[in-house]
Amino acid sequence: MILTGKSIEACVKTGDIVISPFTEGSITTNSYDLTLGNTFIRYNEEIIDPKKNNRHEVIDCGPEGITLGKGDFLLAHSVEKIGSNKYVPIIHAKSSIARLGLFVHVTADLIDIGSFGCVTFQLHSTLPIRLFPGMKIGQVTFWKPLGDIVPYDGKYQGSDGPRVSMAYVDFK
Ligand SMILES: O=c1ccn([C@H]2C[C@H](O)[C@@H](COP(=O)(O)OP(=O)(O)OP(=O)(O)O)O2)c(=O)[nH]1
Repeated sequence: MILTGKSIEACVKTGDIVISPFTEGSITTNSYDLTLGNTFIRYNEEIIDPKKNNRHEVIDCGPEGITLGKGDFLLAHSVEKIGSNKYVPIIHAKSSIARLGLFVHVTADLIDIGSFGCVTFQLHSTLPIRLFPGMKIGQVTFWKPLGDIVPYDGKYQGSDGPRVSMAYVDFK
């Protein structure tokens, strides 16, 4: 079952859902809009190797924004820290952004119950595009789970910005 916008708002008030900062204006019919932070990460490797911590640069951008070329891939983050010990968050693009040819995640849309922090977006542009910190870029929905809950205790807990892949940990 998906929570409606009104339910999301009520759960933020009771603390069953964390969205910080929270503004009523970002509630939609059945989601909450997420905004783009100002830190980005670009990998600097010719070939990405999941067994290692791949070289990358961190880019802080101002109000002038950042340009992604066609086919570019950058990690980015939501301004909002989100999470819930009760519901399953799932992230999505906003349709208006998808209509500009931008993926906000590259197939990873699931947030674990008990995972709290900024969402790392995996931006993939199919067309050249300029992005601006603070713009509405994605949305998060909340789903009622079935069964016992084991809260997330993984490697991306408490993210306060974009986080590079730590897939290498899984090889150890
Ligand atoms: O697009 C996404 C997807 C997930 N997450 C965060 C929230 C999620 O709870 C956490 C871990 O996601 P997942 O379990 O899919 O990744 P993993 O590679 O299995 O990591 P872990 O071993 O920590 O579970 O990463 C994001 O920030 N962005």
